[in-house]
Amino acid sequence: MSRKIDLQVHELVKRFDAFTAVDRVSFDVHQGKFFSILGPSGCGKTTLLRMISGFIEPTAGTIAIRGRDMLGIPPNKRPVNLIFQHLALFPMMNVAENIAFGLRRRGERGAVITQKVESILERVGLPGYGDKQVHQLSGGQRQRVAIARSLVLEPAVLLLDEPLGALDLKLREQMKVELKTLQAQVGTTFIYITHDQSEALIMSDFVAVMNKGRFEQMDKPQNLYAKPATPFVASFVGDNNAWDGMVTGRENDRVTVQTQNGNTCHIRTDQKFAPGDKVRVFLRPEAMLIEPDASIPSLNRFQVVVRSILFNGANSSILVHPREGTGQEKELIVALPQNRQYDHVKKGDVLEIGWDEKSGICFAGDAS
Ligand SMILES: Nc1ncnc2c1ncn2[C@@H]1O[C@H](COP(=O)(O)OP(=O)(O)OP(=O)(O)O)[C@@H](O)[C@H]1O
Repeated sequence: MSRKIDLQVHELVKRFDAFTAVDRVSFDVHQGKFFSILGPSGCGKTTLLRMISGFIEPTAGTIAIRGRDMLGIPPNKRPVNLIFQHLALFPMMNVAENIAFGLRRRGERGAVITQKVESILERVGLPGYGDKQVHQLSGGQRQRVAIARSLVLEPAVLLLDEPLGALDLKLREQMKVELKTLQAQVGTTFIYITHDQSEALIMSDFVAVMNKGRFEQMDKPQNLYAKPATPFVASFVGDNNAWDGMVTGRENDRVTVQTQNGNTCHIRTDQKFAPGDKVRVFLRPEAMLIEPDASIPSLNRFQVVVRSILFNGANSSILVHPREGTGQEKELIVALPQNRQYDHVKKGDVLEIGWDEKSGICFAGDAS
């Protein structure tokens, strides 16, 4: 795979009066990659995308596409295309005419257009669909036509602004997989913005997690999940349990933490904490083992009472609270594997939970 860079963003800033919507963001996207920007509503994703597409001017910083500085270049002269949540296909035109629209505006004609339209319909998996009317298509097929309409213009980079947001849940699930396959087939660089972590994790080669105008972490989906760099990433990407506590001891990479609800646990960490430091500990629901074998070493163990069972097929879990606590603690979420081993678990049961010292992630307490 080529190592050419399609998009280079350097120290990009956008201020609206005193408010900084995008705050010194830098990243490179290599050719043919699926790059997502994931963050909560209002974190600055759309503002960033609109700067790349040229609809708003940055306050500072640079954007280069295929090595060319985009400063002062209007949107229609940039080698990018933008797809929105509302696809805005022309209802009075058939599929081929919709796709040909941009080519015609660019001055291309006749046989070249027909050939390009047929070829792109083939590439998005809709061969022979040119004569169909928009209303004859399913939601997923419309999505493909909208993408074909952009791809036919051969942009260096395709920008997608929450394109699945308006679809119903079932179709959205299906389209996540389809979009990923489609991107791999056509090989165009995709920049995808979303607030839905599952979309970002499933589809992307790399994900940037954005919070308050900044990128907190840019990484492969697996790393964001397994090695979150900040408390925000740990709580935004996937489910996580969190405890506040204080370091009471340290031996090499093993710290002892006394949590606010009175439990003591041990965690392996690269960070140099010292006794007295305030920390926040994160632990994934699937890292908590229910009634673990007594012989497994280096587990933190504690007793919990089951408050409720959340059955959701393969994603089932239980909500528990510590047995020795005040009862006021935040509930913990524990994954409930559906291997029939835990069919007996019911509300009110007291269970032992164990978790490996290496599965907890520890951040300085005041960093959140
Ligand atoms: N033209 C503007 N003038 C003033 N403030 C703006 C303007 N455009 C955006 N903002 C502010 O900048 C921040 C980031 O907005 P942006 O639309 O980029 O967020 P977002 O992450 O895309 O959110 P969403 O997912 O809800 O679309 C918001 O607080 C928004 O109110």
